[in-house]
Amino acid sequence: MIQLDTICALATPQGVGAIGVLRVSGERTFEIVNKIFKGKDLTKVESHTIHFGTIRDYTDNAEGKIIDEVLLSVFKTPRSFTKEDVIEISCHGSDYIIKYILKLLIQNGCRMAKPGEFTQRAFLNGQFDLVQAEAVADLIAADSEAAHKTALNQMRGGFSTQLKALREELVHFASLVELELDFGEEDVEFAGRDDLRQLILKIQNFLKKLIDSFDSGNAIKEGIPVAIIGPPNAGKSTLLNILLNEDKAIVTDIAGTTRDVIEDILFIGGIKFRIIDTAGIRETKDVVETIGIERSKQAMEKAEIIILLFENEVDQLFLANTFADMVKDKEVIWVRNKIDLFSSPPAPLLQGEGGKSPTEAFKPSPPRRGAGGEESPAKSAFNVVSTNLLKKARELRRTSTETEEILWELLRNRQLGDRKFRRQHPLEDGYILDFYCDESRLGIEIDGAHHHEGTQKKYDAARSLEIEFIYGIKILRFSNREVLEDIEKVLQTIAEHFISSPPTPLLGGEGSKSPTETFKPSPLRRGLGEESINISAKNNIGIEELKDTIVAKAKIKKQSDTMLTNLRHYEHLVKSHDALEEVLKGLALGITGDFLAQDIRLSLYHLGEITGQITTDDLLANIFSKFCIGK
Ligand SMILES: Nc1nc2c(ncn2[C@@H]2O[C@H](COP(=O)(O)OP(=O)(O)OP(=O)(O)O)[C@@H](O)[C@H]2O)c(=O)[nH]1
Ligand SMILES: [Mg+2]
Repeated sequence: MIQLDTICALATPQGVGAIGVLRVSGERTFEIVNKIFKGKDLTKVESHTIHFGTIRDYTDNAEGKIIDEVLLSVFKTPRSFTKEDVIEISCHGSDYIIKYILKLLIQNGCRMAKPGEFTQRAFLNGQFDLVQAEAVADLIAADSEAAHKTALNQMRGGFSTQLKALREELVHFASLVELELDFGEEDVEFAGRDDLRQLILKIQNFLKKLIDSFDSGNAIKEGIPVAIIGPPNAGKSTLLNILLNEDKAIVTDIAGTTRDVIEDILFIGGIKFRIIDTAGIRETKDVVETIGIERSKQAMEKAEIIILLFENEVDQLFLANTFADMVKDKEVIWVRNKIDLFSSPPAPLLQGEGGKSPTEAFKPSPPRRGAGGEESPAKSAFNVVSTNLLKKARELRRTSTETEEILWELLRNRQLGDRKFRRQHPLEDGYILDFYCDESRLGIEIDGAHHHEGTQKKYDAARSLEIEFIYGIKILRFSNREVLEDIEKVLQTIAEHFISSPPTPLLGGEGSKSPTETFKPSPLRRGLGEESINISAKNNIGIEELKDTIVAKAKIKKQSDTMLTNLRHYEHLVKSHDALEEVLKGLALGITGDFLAQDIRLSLYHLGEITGQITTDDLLANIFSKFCIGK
């Protein structure tokens, strides 16, 4: 063991408290503390015992001036944290007493410890490796259950035990390769190349898992970023405020209020989150707002969980369209805000049915993911619909418009491309399609004059997208005028959308393709993967459910206990992995041992730096200076 001078420090926080604990560690611990302690002779007591007595100042008083009554905990080398002789003095937590005792310790031969010096000694004396030592700091800093769990796991050996074992194996190979070099010309091979390749692949596999865990590991330490994204005025800032339970962000009814990213820490279910409010996303010429929107997108990229907040289907589809690609590898929560405004469902988008509660009505995006995360088939166009809707469809058939009649006459009885069309076909979610061909998953809508006006047009487009998303049905829209003036062109356009041979049945029977094969999902479908949560941020409705969902999403992300949280480790792991990649390339090219050895050594160096098997004084000083004094 390396013997160093004896150090002392306050181990408990500065300031007044019931008790304060001073720690003394080093070769002269017992001798020094004996000089200021009246009680048992400390050189004669057993390790791991506690002793009552008084601390006295003998400077100008042979009897000793009593400073405090204390308890001493005794740990003899090597059975202590630092592996040196250690005494912990528990005194009364007064600033005056603590400073006095420290002064006495120093007068009698101790030195004040530097930050992290106790832990550094523990490391230098082989109590644990560098990863474990660093985890001590993380453990002290851990402010959530998840961070605590990760730090504790690392402190107790975590990945470093396994890393060291793999490194040993590699050291063994490295020495065999180096041995070959000694034999120079003789062309001997001590290190089996196949075995070496296997070992490298095994190590790389292990390193890769750790490297990949860094983002999540770091997120646990710093807080998992959750970005609230949505159009202006969706209520993003209101949601942030209610989640944080404080008025952090400005809320107004002016669209474009939030211009910059605002964030704060929130603990839910023992997990630390960083909730991020962003500027509403829309087309704008305002320079400041544009910058804000750019930042929203950046926040979104960095976030692990994304809350897509919307007020109505049009906004929801806008979000799905705009962000489908950006949210691919994120956990997405769809949230509909302002449900307090709706006592009945918002009418225009859903043709037909009325009377549903907001929650029932707002299920535009049913779950569509299979167990493996893959997309399941689009919804059947023949699911049972309510009697109300059937009645409505029948009614529409009876009262069909002139243009509908014209088209129907040309589509019925498989006249066009031998495809079977139905008219006024009801879908489960309340839509009624003017015409529908199941073989080609094609819907046709004839729009009256008012459909060309702004808002209605927007609704129509949204509705088409939604049907496409839910049912995989392509919607073609024609105006009354198109039908009346150029029916040939209308028929031609329809025919162009027939899916070519073989025609595709959806409900068993005629063909063999599944709906997913014929329906190429638009990126939109991927975004709209799950059911939305209904809330009112302003009235605190549905917020608990949202919180539960955030926690559940966080748990999907964090599965492993062994997670990398330290940037220093991350960098060395990446470099080590890269060096091994070079070895693999070298092996493939059959290069000579001396070149292989060089890359193996480089990889070993980086692995050694992580666990502390290879260290420099600078590195240690840097790591331990981040600790608090007394640790
Ligand atoms: N009725 C109702 N109004 C709400 C609700 N949540 C927010 N609002 C109102 O919607 C308006 C916009 O809210 P904000 O929180 O500023 O919206 P934002 O999404 O942050 O808007 P920008 O920052 O402009 O992008 C405000 O007038 C809020 O009071 C809700 O649940 N119900
Ligand atoms: Mg805002």
